[in-house]
Amino acid sequence: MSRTPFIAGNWKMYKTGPEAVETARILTQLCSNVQEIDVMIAPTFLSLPLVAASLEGSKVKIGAQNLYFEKQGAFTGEVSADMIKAAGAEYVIIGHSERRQYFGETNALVCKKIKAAIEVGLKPILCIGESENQRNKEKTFLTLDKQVSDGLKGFGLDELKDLVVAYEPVWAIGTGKTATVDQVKKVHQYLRSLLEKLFSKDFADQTRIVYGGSVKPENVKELMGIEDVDGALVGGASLDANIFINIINYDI
Ligand SMILES: O=C(CO)COP(=O)(O)O
Repeated sequence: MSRTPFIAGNWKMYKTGPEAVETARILTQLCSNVQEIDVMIAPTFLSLPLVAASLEGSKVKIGAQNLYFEKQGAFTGEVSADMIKAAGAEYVIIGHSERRQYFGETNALVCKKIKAAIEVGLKPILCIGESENQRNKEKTFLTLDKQVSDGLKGFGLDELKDLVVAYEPVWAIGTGKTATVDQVKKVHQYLRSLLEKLFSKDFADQTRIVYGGSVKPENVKELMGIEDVDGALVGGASLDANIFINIINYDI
């Protein structure tokens, strides 16, 4: 089963609108010869429509970093799936560990957000990952199992056809500490078999499972060489288009 590699940049709370547009412009030029890889960037909500307009006709895809699950209403400061879709996004990152850690997002909330995304045709990127403490206590698989089972509870296979799962060990995010090949291999294998157990073999075979956590041009080739790693979700190293392109071109 061949899965198109997915290399995504999560720009987190970096870049003003003009800065985001400029980086997207450079990235688009650098990506003109990129083939058979899905490249995506996720700027802030404010930059989303500006960057989406600047990416028109380009191979680079765009996503949001979050959404709120209600359709509309008196929810000060929140942004709905419809609004994100209308701004031009194709993907949406859901349940990033920073959202779980700083904004109290639970697996149940993540599940509602995935539902809201699917309802408007946004492709969800479900982020999961264990903390250092959970790993040390040998609760990695238990944690991931719960994040996946609860986050994807109640969905039919057809609803999840565009799902991307992003494994991001919390202790590897922004720390420069990448998980070892062996650690990544074991988790991705586990996740693929979990998707099979929860849904079906075909679904598990076709769903992209990407790795995130201190991915850099220097380590991406090794990570992408691991069976069951279908791409990367990149934070810091995606902010500069000239560095990010060396991750996208990992195979060259
Ligand atoms: O959180 C991440 C992507 O969503 C990873 O961030 P870093 O690549 O900066 O470690």
